[in-house]
Amino acid sequence: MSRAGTEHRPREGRDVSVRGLTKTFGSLRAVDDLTFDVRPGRITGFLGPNGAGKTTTLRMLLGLVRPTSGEALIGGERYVDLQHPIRTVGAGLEATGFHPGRSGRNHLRALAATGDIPDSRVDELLELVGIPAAARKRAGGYSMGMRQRLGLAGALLGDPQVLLLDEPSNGLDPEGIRWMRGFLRHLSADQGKTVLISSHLLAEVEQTVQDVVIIANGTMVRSGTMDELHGEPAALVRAADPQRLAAALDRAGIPARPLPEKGEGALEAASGDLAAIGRVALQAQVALSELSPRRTDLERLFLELTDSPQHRNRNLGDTPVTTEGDNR
Ligand SMILES: Nc1ncnc2c1ncn2[C@@H]1O[C@H](COP(=O)(O)OP(=O)(O)OP(=O)(O)O)[C@@H](O)[C@H]1O
Repeated sequence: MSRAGTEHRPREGRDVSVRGLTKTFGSLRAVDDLTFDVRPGRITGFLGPNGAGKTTTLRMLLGLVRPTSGEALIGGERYVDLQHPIRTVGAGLEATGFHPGRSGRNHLRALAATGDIPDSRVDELLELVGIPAAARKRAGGYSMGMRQRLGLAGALLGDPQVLLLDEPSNGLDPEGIRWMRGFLRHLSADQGKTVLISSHLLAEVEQTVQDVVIIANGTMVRSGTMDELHGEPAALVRAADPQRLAAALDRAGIPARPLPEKGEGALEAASGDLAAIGRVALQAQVALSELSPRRTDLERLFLELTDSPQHRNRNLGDTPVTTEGDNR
């Protein structure tokens, strides 16, 4: 994924590209001039609080909602123009769209039939997502975790290059979350798929995604890599003589500044190399009582980005939801 405004060139037809995408429902701008790319071989987190416009954006990418303006492209094409949609993009929009009386297996078989995909692929996928036995039972009795796995199997039926998944970890237990993370990593890193997952919690996807697109009230508030979000590495150092240590660190080419909010003797050193900081302290003969990596508090950053007065969700509950809603 690259920053807004960069020129888009389809790479092997696997990019997701959103350009100036806007959707209004009556007077509500649910999605407001969004621009971003999603890169193949990586997992991108599409993040924002409830009502930020994530689902509407995914629905526009999947041709389920018509944009008011702008473009939502998969491999350089609109969904409606794709020659083999099920083989190009797999979607997991919600884990509830199953006929409750139908077995998971039959649900997938029905989907497979629409894309000319053999039943053998269904069984292969049920195995892959870990529900081969449960798949013979009625989907109505599935746990949320099983529904998520079934939804993922459905998205993968046509072995598409692009996966768009709405809150795929929702309702999973810790073991399920670990499994999902590993599986999505495998699909992106080993198979080169382009994976976009939405979530309203950065913490939930922090360990899964490499890139992020963060939106609030339909507009982009930040995009980049997780490393960029974390910022430059730094260390928290607590010293008996912080002034002396700061001077020594400075001489060693590691700028340091006092961190009064962290209590007495606390410094922030602009390096993640704890061993180097320890050596400087030893040479300067300053006793340390704490030396630890200082990481950006992502949860706080996420809140700051999305909960500022201009981005605080003004949409929830104040606009009637239209039944068709899609202006198609
Ligand atoms: N069909 C519709 N008609 C009217 N308003 C709609 C419609 N669909 C979505 N909205 C509104 O658009 C805004 C964005 O909704 P959307 O579902 O895209 O957000 P979201 O980021 O996916 O939120 P969540 O995490 O709660 O699913 C919300 O205010 C929602 O009420």
